Amino acid sequence: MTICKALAVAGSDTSGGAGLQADLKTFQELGVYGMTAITVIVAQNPNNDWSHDIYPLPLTALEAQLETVLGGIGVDALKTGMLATTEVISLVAKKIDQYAVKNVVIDPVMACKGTDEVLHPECTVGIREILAPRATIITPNVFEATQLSGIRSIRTVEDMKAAAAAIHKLGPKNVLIKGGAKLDTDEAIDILYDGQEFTVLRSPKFNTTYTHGAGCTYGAAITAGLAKGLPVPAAVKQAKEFITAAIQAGFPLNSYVGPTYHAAHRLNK
Ligand SMILES: Nc1ncnc2c1ncn2[C@@H]1O[C@H](COP(=O)(O)OP(=O)(O)O)[C@@H](O)[C@H]1O
Ligand SMILES: Cc1ncc(COP(=O)(O)O)c(C=O)c1O
Repeated sequence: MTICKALAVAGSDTSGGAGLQADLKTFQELGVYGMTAITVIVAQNPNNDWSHDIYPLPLTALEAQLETVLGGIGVDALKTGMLATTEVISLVAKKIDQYAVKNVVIDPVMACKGTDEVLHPECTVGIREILAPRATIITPNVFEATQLSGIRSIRTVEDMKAAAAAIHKLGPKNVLIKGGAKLDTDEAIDILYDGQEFTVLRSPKFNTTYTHGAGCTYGAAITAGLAKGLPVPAAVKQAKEFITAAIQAGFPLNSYVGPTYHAAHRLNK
């Protein structure tokens, strides 16, 4: 039996629902061997309304981790999450090129859920110019899509299509815009664009705030599908089913945060 392997270049979400924890749980659920290169550690402060404190790792520590996995082992797919500086973005791009990584999923994490404030503004430029052109698929949510496309307001499916077309010009092979709860629609709609065709993905929209880590989990499920050799549309379709089940079974950890439930897809079988 061949075990497919995936690498998450991501931040550590101490509370376990997002970041590399979401990535690893999702890889495992989908039968893919997961590895990590940690960029930052995020700790949430229970004495300060769950504010997010970010502790970056030294660049040399990230490079050593990337060498371990890409130089020493090899991967079938790679996913990026929270990348705190332009130097980190440049390093990841260099390693993708050096090791000719095949399936590259860029989740352009710019903010933690609930805030529409870019955590590291210079990263937006780095993602646009350095990572987007290397992506097999880039997966912005509505806020990230406004930042990458320059389109100020995205409220409808037509707006999402316009943003997807603008982002595709940056060079990724595929763009997936996650409409999620932000769109003026009854369903949770995402748009996949390959430069020629728009595919609309729909699911019921759940009335829940327990969506911490939803974007990471969705991107990781896409990564797992690509690692196993699925074509992009099939990997996205499978991932949409996975994240829909995970959001439906989301649960509270405390009064501040509720993650999606990564094992939920098993409940429906
Ligand atoms: N309330 C919801 N009900 C159902 N699906 C949702 C809901 N919110 C988000 N989604 C879906 O979850 C996936 C991740 O989207 P989103 O939460 O916007 O990402 P991010 O965590 O990057 O902001 C997308 O497929 C989106 O459509
Ligand atoms: C390390 C890390 N990566 C990514 C995210 C983004 O999470 P989401 O998938 O909810 O957008 C977070 C949010 O807290 C995080 O802590």
